[in-house]
Amino acid sequence: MADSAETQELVYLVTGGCGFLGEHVVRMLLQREPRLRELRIFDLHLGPWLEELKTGPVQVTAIQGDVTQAHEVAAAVAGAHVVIHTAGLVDVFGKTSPETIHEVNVQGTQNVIEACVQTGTRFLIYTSSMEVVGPNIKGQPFYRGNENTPYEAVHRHPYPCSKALAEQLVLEANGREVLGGLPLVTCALRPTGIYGEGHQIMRDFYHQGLRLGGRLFRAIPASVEHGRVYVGNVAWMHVLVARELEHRAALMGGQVYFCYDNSPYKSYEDFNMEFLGPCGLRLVGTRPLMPYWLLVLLAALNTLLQWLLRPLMLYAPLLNPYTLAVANTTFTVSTDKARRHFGYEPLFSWEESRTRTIRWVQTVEGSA
Ligand SMILES: NC(=O)c1ccc[n+]([C@@H]2O[C@H](COP(=O)([O-])OP(=O)(O)OC[C@H]3O[C@@H](n4cnc5c(N)ncnc54)[C@H](O)[C@@H]3O)[C@@H](O)[C@H]2O)c1
Ligand SMILES: CC(C)[C@@H](O)CC[C@@H](C)[C@H]1CC[C@H]2[C@@H]3[C@H](O)C=C4C[C@@H](O)CC[C@]4(C)[C@H]3CC[C@]12C
Repeated sequence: MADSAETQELVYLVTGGCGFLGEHVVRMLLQREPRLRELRIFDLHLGPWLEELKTGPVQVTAIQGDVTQAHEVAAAVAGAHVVIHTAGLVDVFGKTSPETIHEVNVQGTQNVIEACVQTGTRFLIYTSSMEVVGPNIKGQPFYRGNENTPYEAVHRHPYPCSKALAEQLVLEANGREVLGGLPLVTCALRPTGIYGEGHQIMRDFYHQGLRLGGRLFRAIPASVEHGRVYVGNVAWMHVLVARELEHRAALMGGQVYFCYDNSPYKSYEDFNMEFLGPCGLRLVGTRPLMPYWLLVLLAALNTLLQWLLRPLMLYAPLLNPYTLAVANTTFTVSTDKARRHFGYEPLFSWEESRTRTIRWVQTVEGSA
């Protein structure tokens, strides 16, 4: 919990605070933001773990709400000094409609912006995504790029489209006058593939491997690099930006920052095996076991099955045309913009991040 040495005067709001990233942001704020007086956690689905947070010196206020409902957002934002907006539908598996993804990720973000303007909240940090940049629809690699690397960010899938639109809204809102006459200061953080305690996709891979007798089968060439970043470092970057945004508004306002740490560059599957291997799984094959055209066919078949089964059940496998294309396209970042602009250094080393994630996988139900 925060050290009470400093004046506890600030009110923070974290939207999506019960999600995979959101929970880490909430816990990081309580541990490392000594100026916190109240921490508001706004989410469609509140977690039971919130109760344990209410015993400390910081007032923790759980708010069950929907970012698509402007009045609910405005009520939650009113009186907050800082808003960290992580709430969103992270759906690349066809679980929800494109309209719903847009309504939550874009309209929901617009509602957060308007709530800040109408109620006088001056600092807004938005959790964007690497997918605002790519991989693009042409499957062009983004190899150890940074925030200024030229790249044709053209998307068709509802999720990256919604993240790109929402990020644009946030950055364009920088400088708008809020209630009280002062300017709104915004910035957007772009995590690459986040991993760590609570990562649902990692859990899905683990269970898939258990079902296949402790084996996973390589589908993507080992040469395809995918950027990954530990959830604790992403949370730390959010806390740091929230702390520095006021003093460095001229430099940081309206800026985007990739989230990065010292996690190694590997293929998505090889990177996952850093955690699943020590938990008893084995990745079969030094090369993809199927030709790419067969994977494309299977991905298309999954899309057809999802459509046919929709009246009966939700069928949303990991493999679909979009996830295959993303997995099969190199996308890695190499930047120090966050360090240069607000002194960011990863809080957790690669070794610590790996150890923490392995320990978490070992607690996942069904683990050996
Ligand atoms: N997971 C990643 O690899 C990754 C990478 C880059 C960016 N991001 C971004 O980080 C953010 C959090 O992602 P995550 O992986 O923690 O996802 P998550 O699904 O675990 O968390 C999202 C949270 O938002 C909440 N939410 C969804 N719709 C809502 C609504 N209408 N109103 C209020 N709350 C709502 C959910 O209940 C959930 O708690 C998202 O904006 C996502 O785009 C995630
Ligand atoms: C079935 C195989 C082809 C298997 O390798 C598919 C992996 C696939 C499910 C993941 C590969 C890359 C992931 C995405 C990437 O890490 C970045 C993302 C941005 C973030 O904002 C949301 C999550 C995601 C889209 C992430 C989703 C899973 C992958 C597509």
